[in-house]
Amino acid sequence: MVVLSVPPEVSVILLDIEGTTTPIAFVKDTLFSYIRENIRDYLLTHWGEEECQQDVNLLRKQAEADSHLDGVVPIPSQSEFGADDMERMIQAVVDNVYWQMSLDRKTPALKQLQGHIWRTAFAAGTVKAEFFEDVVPAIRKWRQAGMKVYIYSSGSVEAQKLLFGYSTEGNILELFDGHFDTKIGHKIESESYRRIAASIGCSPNNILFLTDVTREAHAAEEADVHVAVVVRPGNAGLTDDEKSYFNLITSFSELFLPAAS
Ligand SMILES: CSCCC(=O)C(=O)COP(=O)(O)O
Ligand SMILES: [Mg+2]
Repeated sequence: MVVLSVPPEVSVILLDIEGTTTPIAFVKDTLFSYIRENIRDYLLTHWGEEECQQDVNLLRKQAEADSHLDGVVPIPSQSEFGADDMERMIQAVVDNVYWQMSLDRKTPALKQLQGHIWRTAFAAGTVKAEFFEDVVPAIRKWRQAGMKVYIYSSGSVEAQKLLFGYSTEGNILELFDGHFDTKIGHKIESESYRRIAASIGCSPNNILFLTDVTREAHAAEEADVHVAVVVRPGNAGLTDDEKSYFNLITSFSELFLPAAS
């Protein structure tokens, strides 16, 4: 088995979700399909609620910022359509969300609404999160060795808590010291990793970030965070240069913590 030694200064492990703890297929085939199948009913049921209107306002602002992009679907304001035209408004939101999802956008507006739509599915047990089999045992071991473990995902913190709260392994939220989403900054910007270190109260080089996305790995590394790229079934392939440049692991069990051995 390949073993990657964790540098002795590392005291925090920061984890991506999709492609790292959780198969991309689960996110795309189960979570994203649930959104496509249920968004219309969700909007019809919750339209009058303040939270839903806040989500719509955020999507509208995002659509305005996206106005230069091909295929963008604008979301008119209530006054443009008339107060009674809820159906047309909902159609615009559905079309906008479908468009964003077709491009796998990671905008906070999309991620916030998705988190709210998943709430019922997770709470009712319709959806249970899946993890690669090495994930939970490794995190328990790291914690026993004194490591702190955080999540940094494009999925909203609210959605992350659903994922780890309602999973095939039960509620495992207690395994995490905290959660970050793109409110702290984009995952491909190095400043985000400096902010995460500051928020945790450590130096960037006390952190080891595990992700499947090399642009995120580069950004973290630029901030002086240690990185390993996680190679899982179903993840995007890496170039030969990426394979030779980054530390690669195919399972969390390949991480060797000097203190835990
Ligand atoms: C409950 S998080 C759902 C996954 C998701 O929406 C997502 O965008 C995951 O992105 P990541 O940054 O974890 O690769
Ligand atoms: Mg990922």
